[in-house]
Amino acid sequence: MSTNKRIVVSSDHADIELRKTIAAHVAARGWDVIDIGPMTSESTHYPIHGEAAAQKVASGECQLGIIVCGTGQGIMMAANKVKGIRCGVCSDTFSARMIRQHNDANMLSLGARVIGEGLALDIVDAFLTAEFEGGRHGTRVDMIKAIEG
Ligand SMILES: O=C[C@H](O)[C@H](O)[C@H](O)COP(=O)(O)O
Repeated sequence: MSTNKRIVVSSDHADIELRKTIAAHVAARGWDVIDIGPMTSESTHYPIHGEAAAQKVASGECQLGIIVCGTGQGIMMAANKVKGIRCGVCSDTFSARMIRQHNDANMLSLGARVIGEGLALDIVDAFLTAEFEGGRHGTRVDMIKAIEG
């Protein structure tokens, strides 16, 4: 299905099956999913995949991104180095909702060695359905953008 809701998913080798499950889950919710791999579990380097996903969001090709590594931390750090990216690691649904509502996060990072598949999919749903509230939160997000220059 082609929609105007496009999302990129990527991971390192820590759990490509979780990434594929997330991709199918998100597609079933009406998103046009771009899965940029990797397609094998051969050991790789998370900065490559975090940056690649982030570039698709920063360029506007995708509205949102979901990335996965062992802890979610390293790939998140790489993604956040790309200008315009606001990515948070979440292991609970409250945080996933809040990074959209308050921080206007455009990427979600998950730790495949931290949480199970069921919780990961709930976190994805919380992230996808929450909306940025603006107002005072907009002021603060603008302050983040100003740090980037
Ligand atoms: O933040 C980094 C991620 O958790 C990586 O997935 C992890 O460091 C990979 O470790 P290994 O090479 O031992 O699978």
